[in-house]
Amino acid sequence: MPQYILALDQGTTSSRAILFDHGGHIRGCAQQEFRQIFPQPGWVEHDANEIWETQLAVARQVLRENQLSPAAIAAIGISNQRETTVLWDRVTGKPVANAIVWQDRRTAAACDALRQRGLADLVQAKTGLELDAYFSATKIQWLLAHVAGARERAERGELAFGTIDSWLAFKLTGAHVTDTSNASRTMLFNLHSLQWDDELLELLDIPRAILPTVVPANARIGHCHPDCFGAPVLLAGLAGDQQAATFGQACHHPGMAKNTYGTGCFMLMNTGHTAIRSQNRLLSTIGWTLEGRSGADTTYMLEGSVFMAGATIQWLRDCLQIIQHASEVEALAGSVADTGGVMLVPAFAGLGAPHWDPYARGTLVGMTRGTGRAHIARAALESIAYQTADVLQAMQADSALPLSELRVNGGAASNNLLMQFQADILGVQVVRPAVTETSALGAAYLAGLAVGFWSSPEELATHWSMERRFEPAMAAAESQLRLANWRRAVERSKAWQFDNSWWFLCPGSYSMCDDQITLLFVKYRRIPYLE
Ligand SMILES: Nc1ncnc2c1ncn2[C@@H]1O[C@H](COP(=O)(O)OP(=O)(O)O)[C@@H](O)[C@H]1O
Ligand SMILES: O=P(O)(O)OC[C@H](O)CO
Repeated sequence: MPQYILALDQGTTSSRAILFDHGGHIRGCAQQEFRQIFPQPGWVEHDANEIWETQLAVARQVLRENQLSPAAIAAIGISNQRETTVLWDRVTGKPVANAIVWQDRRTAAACDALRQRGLADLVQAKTGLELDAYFSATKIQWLLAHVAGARERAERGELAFGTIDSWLAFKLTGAHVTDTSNASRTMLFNLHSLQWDDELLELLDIPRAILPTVVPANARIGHCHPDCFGAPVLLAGLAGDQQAATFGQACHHPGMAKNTYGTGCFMLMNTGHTAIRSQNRLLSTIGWTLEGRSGADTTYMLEGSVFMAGATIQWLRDCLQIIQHASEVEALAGSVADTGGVMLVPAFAGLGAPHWDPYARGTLVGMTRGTGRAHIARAALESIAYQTADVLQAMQADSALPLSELRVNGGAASNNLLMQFQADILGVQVVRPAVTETSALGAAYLAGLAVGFWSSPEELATHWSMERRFEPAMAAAESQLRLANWRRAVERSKAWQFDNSWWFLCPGSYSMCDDQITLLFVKYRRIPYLE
């Protein structure tokens, strides 16, 4: 009798394999980091083979370390970094190029061009997404245009596209599939018909032949090749990591929300069986499609995606070198009572929701002669909470659903200083569960539902338990004042990066004061980009 579900949690910076027992408890875990490749400023790539090799290695490791045979595993579920785009040869299984990662900004200008063609509204209406370089569609276009022969091979049906779930499912089983949650991040999937959208495919000139078959999140996909684990194991669950985390946090009912503090920050609120069209630049996205006895049922989400959260702490570690480990930031930030007026806007990869400015850049303001590393560390931590506050404000404006508490997970959710500040700034209770590996847990739950290891989402909800609750303790006037200052800082970071040729349009601006430079810049830059 199989006792475990194995979750493969393929994140932006590491591949993890986690074993869950019937109570939803972690019984084993293995993790490997892999290379982040930065070929040019603003570009981020992964080697898809390295993703596969590290993922397979940790899966084998966790079985070995726990002395388990494949027969002990009822099913495997995958939770994955979303949007990251792989194009591979169907016959050889070889990627035609490095994967283009969700953080990669190389297609920002291509998105501007699509916006100029008036496609932003159509994209939002059909896919629920902002027209942004974040999503897979323009990354696919880039690969088809820049890899020699790729377009012709794609049109002949020789190449396959997939996000990381598809890639791993292909390597494990040979199937070319994705689930609705991952499909909904490509900017090619119709949120309402739950099909690839032919009009968008035509407008973006992407051949249908490269796309995977879309399946429910709890689909029984197929058995892994025996050489993966020595005997076949069923792959039966797929979900984008943020949707998986929402499922793992048991946010099964409309109005329930979670925020994941990983590389980025992703707040998702369950909006039930309705896709809400955001008026405040949030994403409407698919949470999960569950196949049940009476057919398939799709649950939708509103999402606010913030690009830099825990990655800002990595920047303190790797670039400023003011800490050696991420865990040290709490003590350093806690060594000062406040930031001394310093604000850090970590727009290192532009700004995501609700600003969607790919040309924003990291900005540190408010420094004085007394500013030290602790103030900057504290400002970095606080920036994570402020960005979340911007998202929550947009979410509450979009949805009539009141938020009673925010469930949290992800690496940086272990930081108590950050979690308390988050509760203070939001004026909402922040609740950390006992199991914080909720992306992996969600994938395990989906796979377990597929094979009858668990019976229903209601049963799964009984597993959820709280580790700690953070109550808001800051006066509302104080949090409002801080948020107002944050928003001033955000304005300074916006639309910073631009083509050098713009300087020739406004040569006098070199010697002007800051505000005038900004005015001139916004005027020239925003005409093509934002309007
Ligand atoms: N104690 C901490 N305080 C703040 N950030 C932390 C802490 N521990 C880890 N992090 C951050 O959390 C991130 C890792 O979280 P994780 O959920 O594993 O991310 P991902 O799935 O995106 O790879 C890193 O960016 C790291 O800097
Ligand atoms: O790898 P994570 O956990 O940072 O998640 C990345 C997101 O899925 C990107 O949309």
